[in-house]
Amino acid sequence: SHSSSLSSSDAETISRFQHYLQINTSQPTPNYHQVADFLIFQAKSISLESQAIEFVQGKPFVLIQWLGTNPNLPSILLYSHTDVVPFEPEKWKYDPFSAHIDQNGNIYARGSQDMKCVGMQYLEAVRRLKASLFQPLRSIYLAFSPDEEIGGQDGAAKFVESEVFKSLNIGVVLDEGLASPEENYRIFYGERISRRIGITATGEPGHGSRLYDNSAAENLMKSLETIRRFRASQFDMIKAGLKKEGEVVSVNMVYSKAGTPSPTGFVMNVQPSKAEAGFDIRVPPTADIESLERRIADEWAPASRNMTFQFVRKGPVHDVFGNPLITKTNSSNPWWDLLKDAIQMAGGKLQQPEIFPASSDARFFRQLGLPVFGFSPMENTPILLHDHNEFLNQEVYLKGITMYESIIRAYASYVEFGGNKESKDEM
Ligand SMILES: CSCC[C@H](NC=O)C(=O)O
Ligand SMILES: [Zn+2]
Ligand SMILES: [Zn+2]
Repeated sequence: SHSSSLSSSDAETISRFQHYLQINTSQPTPNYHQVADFLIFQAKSISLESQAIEFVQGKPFVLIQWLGTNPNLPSILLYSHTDVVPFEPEKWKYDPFSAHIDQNGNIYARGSQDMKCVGMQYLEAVRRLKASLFQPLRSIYLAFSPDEEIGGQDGAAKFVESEVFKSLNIGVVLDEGLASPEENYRIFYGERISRRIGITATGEPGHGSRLYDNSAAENLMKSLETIRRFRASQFDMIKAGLKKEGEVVSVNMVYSKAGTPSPTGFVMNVQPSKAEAGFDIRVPPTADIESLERRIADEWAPASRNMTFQFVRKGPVHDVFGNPLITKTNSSNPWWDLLKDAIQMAGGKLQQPEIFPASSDARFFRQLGLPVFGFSPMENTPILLHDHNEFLNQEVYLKGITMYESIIRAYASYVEFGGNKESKDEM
């Protein structure tokens, strides 16, 4: 199934996706202005108002609006980010910004899965709903945000603090998920909390031949052993099928630093007086993060071993109401029932809802207590985000648009708020 087998309207849809993919928005120098122009052009082509807001100069945030017939009801936010991660050109079969389509209909591009697909699918779904003369009751907003891949401080974080955001009166948010290698889509109701630490050991320097206690490197190595054992205990639960990726604590060493540089590399016969290592730690949103912090202080970097540790930018673990950062996936949350039913009605099948193993901008909305679902409709697709040769099949992409048509229709038509089942069933 390659492009020649597509209807002319599907071929145009794929070609618009290719145009979006062809804009190089890779960090650290994304071409944000070109992307903003492209999105505003797309909005105009379906007669929607849009604006590019520079909360931070040079980093436009594009907001597209489809007003509902009752704009007083809480609105729907269809959220995506426009930046993509860097790439290693020599590792790719095709130029990562060519959006080349191979004979299987696979579209190769950085961002094809993460997450230009979703942003463009929202737009295509809205395009079709408008063409069918559908009238939303609730207002729908499409947000295209910068800088998700580098932490969202100049993107989502600025947006949620803005007056514009307050004026939108958002009731529910859709954000990204992950591809599913199986037939059923994956869906995410929360994400792990990111904790990054650096641990440092200090000790007396000495001759490289001497065995003595409390050298910096020896003390750091004890920590590495302990951390490695903890890591294995978490990973074993996944390997045994007892837990999913998002349900355990991950800890991975991301740098190590010690030694005295010399013209030929490092001085080899002096034991260093300082040794450091950095870790990327991810904690499930319902885990006891304080007990992990105690473990770090007592076992990973104990003062008794001349060790210190520091966290890098610690985000909150609860929302503004003091609740864990998770979205309810039971019938107490009408947005969950609507989403589940809308996907099913469009012929999609869902796996059990999961915790997203990494971070996305969803956390900024969950911190406000808003319900957020992470969903990227990619079934029978290998998980290639941040990987070489990222691709998405064109048929999978097109099917995803029909999912969003169904979801937007259901969300934008939802009358009741607060789970009056009877009135919902009458609709
Ligand atoms: C904690 S902010 C960094 C966000 C980043 N998101 C995508 O990969 C991540 O490392 O998960
Ligand atoms: Zn992403
Ligand atoms: Zn990413």
